[in-house]
Order: sequence, then structure tokens, then C-alpha cells
Amino acid sequence: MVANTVLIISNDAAEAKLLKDTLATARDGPFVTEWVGHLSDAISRLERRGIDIILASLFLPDSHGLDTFDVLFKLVPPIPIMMLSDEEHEALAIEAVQHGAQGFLSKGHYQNSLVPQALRNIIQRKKVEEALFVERERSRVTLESIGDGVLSTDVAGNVTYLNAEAERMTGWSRDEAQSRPIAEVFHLIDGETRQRARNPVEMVIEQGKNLALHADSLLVRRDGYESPIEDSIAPIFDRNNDITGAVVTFHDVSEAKAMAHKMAHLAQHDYLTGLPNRLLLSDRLSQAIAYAKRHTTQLAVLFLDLDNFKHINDSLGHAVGDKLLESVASRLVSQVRHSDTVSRLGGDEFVVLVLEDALAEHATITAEKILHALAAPHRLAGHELHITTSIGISVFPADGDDAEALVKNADAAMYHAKKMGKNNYQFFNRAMNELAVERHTTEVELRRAINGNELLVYYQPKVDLVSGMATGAEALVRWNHPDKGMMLPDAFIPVAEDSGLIVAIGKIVLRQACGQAKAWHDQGLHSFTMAVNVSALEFRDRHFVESLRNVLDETGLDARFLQLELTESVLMRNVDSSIAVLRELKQLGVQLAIDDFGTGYSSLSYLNQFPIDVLKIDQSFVQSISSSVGNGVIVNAVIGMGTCLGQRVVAEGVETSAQLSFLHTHHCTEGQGYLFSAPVPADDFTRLLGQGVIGGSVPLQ
Ligand SMILES: Nc1nc2c(ncn2[C@@H]2O[C@@H]3COP(=O)(O)O[C@H]4[C@@H](O)[C@H](n5cnc6c(=O)[nH]c(N)nc65)O[C@@H]4COP(=O)(O)O[C@H]3[C@H]2O)c(=O)[nH]1
Repeated sequence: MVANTVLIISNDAAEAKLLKDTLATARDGPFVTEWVGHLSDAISRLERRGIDIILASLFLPDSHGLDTFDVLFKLVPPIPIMMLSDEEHEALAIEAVQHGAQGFLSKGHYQNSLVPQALRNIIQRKKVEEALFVERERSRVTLESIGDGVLSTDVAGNVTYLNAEAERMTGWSRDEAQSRPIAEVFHLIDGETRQRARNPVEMVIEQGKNLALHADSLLVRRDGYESPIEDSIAPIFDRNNDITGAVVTFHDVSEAKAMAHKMAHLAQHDYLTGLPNRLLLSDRLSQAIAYAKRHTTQLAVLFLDLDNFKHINDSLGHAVGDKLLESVASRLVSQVRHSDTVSRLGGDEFVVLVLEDALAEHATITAEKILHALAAPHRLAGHELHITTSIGISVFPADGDDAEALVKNADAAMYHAKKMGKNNYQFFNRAMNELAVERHTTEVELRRAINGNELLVYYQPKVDLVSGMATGAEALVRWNHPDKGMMLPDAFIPVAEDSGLIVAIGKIVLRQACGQAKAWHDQGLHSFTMAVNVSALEFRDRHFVESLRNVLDETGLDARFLQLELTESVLMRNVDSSIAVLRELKQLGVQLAIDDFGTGYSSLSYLNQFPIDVLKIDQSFVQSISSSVGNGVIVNAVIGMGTCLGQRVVAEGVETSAQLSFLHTHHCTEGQGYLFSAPVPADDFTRLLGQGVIGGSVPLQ
């Protein structure tokens, strides 16, 4: 056992010696004793620590009376202090005990054999007190600093304690709440019934078991403010396992509830328009189907896809596209009844669920109202936008008996509406389903075609309208399908674009076309240019420029004899990045052409910024040259514009000598069209080149 150290503070050497002797001979082991005669010495010694108990006289040369005790007690509160007193000053010693001293030893009793025992008990008790104090402090600080409200009661259910958070949440201060019935301070009502709830503390005390608060409990603050709370109550037991009270721990769940509500909303709604998303639609649709089955009623699913939305999105940017979608969403909502559901599946696809008994007519009326409402101009961000939509309709139970089938069939009907010229609605029938299956088959077969050798490239000459000689060719892909024969791009390019297969197809065409151009160059056609179409997906592909460079390296074609044809809509989508890619391409040395010029939404100011070499007038304008409506005004304007911007102008789709002569008169430099030649395989093209002047009657000067 480690010996306890006693500090004797006394001016009386004899007194000190007596004590030392007594303590040195203690029965259960000697004490270590140290003696000082002045308070100042005692203070210095105490600062060095290691003292277990102090025996101090109140009268020292440098301190008198109670002050002596007060100074020592303040300096080392955890060390027990016993006063040394003669009879004359006993009253003062008692006063010191009231100030915190552990007791006093009377002169004349120092040799009592019980003294060491008493000192040991005091040291021990003080240590326990100190440990308890630290423990209590830890609990107090913890309770005051946690974010939960904590409240305790006695066994009668009267409040004994509230922490700061509980004070804040109940509106009762600790003093005011003290001894009041729990139900008064911790006032709970049921969130649903709004009735005063039975106070759970009473139940816990009754049953002696922990209890979780009802999730819908509302705590009514003293001033009437209500907050949803959650938490638990636990009974407190004494050593005999008897309940002495209960502790309630609770916290405000308003924010958690609001957040849960928000998350649930986000999971089921479209972030842009706030409409129900696919998940919620499928839920509502399944419920509606179950209802319709029970009551033998019908319902209709309208599948909408905006016509040419991509075009607007690409040319005017996503911000405008998003605004348009929001505008479409609010018009849709305004056209249907409250009980119907308008949802956005993503992109420009919406689904309207129409619940009605007299169905076919109702679906028709709704579809017509929607077509009409959407067609009115949308004035957004300084633009006046016109958009139409194609709608497919499927009906329960005729067109499917679950949510998935109804949506899928309405989608197929929507494709049919697109085929029927857009801006119309179509009801689903089995043939449409076949069409959807056909699209899927095309995709599967196209994958096979890419890996096999089914894709070919045909070449259509571009002709100098003055000399009649070929200046180059446009490479046009063909699919030599094992069952269906030679297929034109329109039959598979849209599927290739939707599925992303266009990137692989583009590479095949580019490699073949560049290889072929190199071969013709080697045969002596030194200024012959090969034009290749580039789709949006390829142009935006991160590896596009790099793979182009590789193909040029592989085939040995000089970059300046390759011309890339890009449509206006591809370029207008994200103008800044388009300019950056175009510049990179120009650095590589290739020529750039805008295809189908005039059909897009190009802003002329942007056009000026693109490093373009060639404008290709869309064939629809060329073909309107001879009609009474067009009269070639647009063609003439494009030629003028191209000339001003220093670009070559190529007229596409030249079919008649009247068109040719118009183009020639208006100084269009190049032409392409059936009048000269349809697209043909490479061998036929070589023969065509051998003829010299190509095709119809070029009006030579
Ligand atoms: N009515 C009429 N048409 C004429 C005349 N002269 C040529 N054409 C046709 O007009 C289309 C011109 O190509 P485009 O505008 O780039 O339009 C192309 C192009 O956008 C796309 N395409 C073709 N090959 C590729 C390719 O390798 N990659 C990509 N991304 N698209 C391609 O498919 C479209 C259609 O290609 P094709 O069916 O080969 O159709 C070709 C061509 O056969 C004419 O005098 N009158």
C-alpha cells in the first residue's frame, strides 16, 4: 500500500512532533509526514502536489483565524483539511468545518490511536467524493451539450430535471418545472387525432420497461407551438430494483420529416417540370388498372413525343430546350382534368393517363386539345418557338392489361403518328407493335452488319457547273442486307443514331471513302475531294478527331482532300465547343461543309464564326426552283451569302436541266444530283470518271 502523505501546518514544533510520532506508528502502516510552520511555506509545498491530507492550525505567524482555512481550501479543494485546535478556539474550528473542513483535532488528543484511522477514512471518503464530483460534472456537461432534450421524473411522475434543450423545447425552465406533473411540462398530443396522448412516462413507470414514443407525437410547447418529436423513455431503478423515476430523451424531427418528404417527392417526380416521373406513373397506372378491372371501366394512355424537339435543343441550346419542356408541361397539365396524370418520362417524352368511362371519345378529345394547346407559339427567353407533338394512344383493356404493355403500345402508336407526318394522334393496333419489333430487329441486325461486311459505300459525283467535270464525290452508306437487299440510309440511320451504332458505322464509311479517294488520286485525279457525312454523335465523340487522324494516316489520303459534311443543327448545339472542334479539324487540314443548309435554325452571326469552306443548299430549295412558290429565291440568297463569306456553294438534288441552268445563271459553282448521276458503287464511279464531262446538259460557256 502506498503511504499517505500528511502536511502538518503549525507554528508549534511540539504539536507537530506529537502528530508526526502518532502518524509514524499507525497500526495499519505509517504515514509520511511533512511539517511547515508558515502559511506561505504551506502554499509553496502544496503547489508541488503529492499531499493527501492537511492538518492545519488556524493561527500561524503569517495568517490568523478562518482566513487560514479559506486560503488553503481555495488553493486545493480536493485535498481534505483537518483543523488543529485548542479548546479556546474550538468555535472557530467548527466554523471552519462549516466552510468545508473535514473536522478538527483537539489538542491533547493527538496521540489517540484512532487519529490515523480517522485520517485514512477522511482521505478515502474525499477521494470517493472527488470521483463522484467528476462523474457528475461529466454527466452535467454531456446533458447540457447534447442536441436531444432530456427530462427526468420521480416515481410519482413529477419533473426532477430538464436539460437546456428540454427547457427550449418545452418552454419550461428547470426551476419552474421542478416537481410539476410530467404531463403538464411534457405536453403531448397525437399528430393524427390531435387528442391529448396518455403520457408515456406513466406507462413506463407502471410497466418498468423502455418505451419508444409514437412516431406521430407532437410536443406542445408552453406557448402553444407544436413540434413533431421522436424518442424514448426509460425507467430508472435503484439498487433494490425498485423504480425511482424515468428519463425521457426526445428530439425534434421536423427537419427529418421535411427531408424525408422531399426525398420521397424527388424520387417520384421529374426534377425539371415537377411532374410525376416514370416510377410514379407506373404506380398510378397500376392502381388505375386495378380500379378499372374491379369496376369494368376503361382508361387510356397517351404517349407524347415532341416533333423536332432535338432540333430546337441542338440549335438553341439546352437552357432554351428546358424552358420549352417546362412550358409544354404546364400546358399539358392545363388540358387534362385533375384526376388525370401527366408525367414526363425523360427527354421530350410525356405520358398522360386519362381515366374515363366513355373512353375512345375522351381520349380523342384530350389528344386534340393537347395538339391544339401545344401548337400555339411558346414565347421563351426572347424566342418565339413553335412545336408540335405526335401522340400514340393505347386503351385498357383492349391494348394490354398491365402498365408496361400499355405504355409500350402507346409508344408504338406514337411512332406511327410520327410516320404519318407528325402533329397527329394514332390509336394503337397490332401492326404498330410489329413496327416497334421491327426497329428492334433492325438494331440487332445492324450490329451484325457492322461486324460482317454488309455495309458498303456508294459515291455520288459533285460536278463543276462550268466545266462539267467531277470535283469530287459524296460517300453515302448502303446496307446490303442478306434478305432485304440493298437498303438506303433512311431505313437504318435513325436506328443507328438512336442506338449509338452510328459511331461505328461512321468509322467504316470514313475508312472506305478515304481509301477509295486515295486510289483515285493515285490514278491521276489530283484535286479530287471526298465528302463524308458526320452525325451529331460522331462529332461530339471525344475520340473523333483522333480517329480521323488515324484513318488519314492509315489510308495515306492528304487531309485537304477530305471534306466533312455537318448539318446546321449539329453545329448549333453548343456553339462554343463546335467552334473548338471545327478549329481542331481545320488544323488537321480537312475541309468543312454545312449540309442541308437552310433547313436548320442557324443564327447567321454564329455561322460567320464557323471556319466553313462549303455551303450545301438543301435539295428541297433546289427542287423548288422551278415551282411557282419557291422561284429559286432562297437558292439565290444562299449563293449570294456563300459568295460574300468566301465559301463555295454546292447545290444538292439537281434533277432537271432547268434547275441546272438557274444555278448556272446565278453563279452557283458546284452541283450534285440525279441529273449528273445517282450514287453508284466505286467501280461504276470509276467508269463515270472516265467519260470526262458528267451527266445532263451542263451549259458550257
Ligand atoms: N431526291 C433526290 N435525292 C438525291 C438527289 N441526288 C442525291 N440524292 C440523295 O440525297 C441524299 C444526299 O445526302 P444527304 O443530304 O447527306 O443525306 C444523307 C445523309 O444525311 C445520310 N447518310 C448517308 N450516308 C451516311 C453516312 O455514311 N453517315 C451518316 N452519318 N449519314 C449518312 O442519309 C441521307 C440519305 O442518304 P441517301 O439515301 O444516300 O440520299 C442521298 C442521295 O442519294 C436528287 O437529285 N434527288
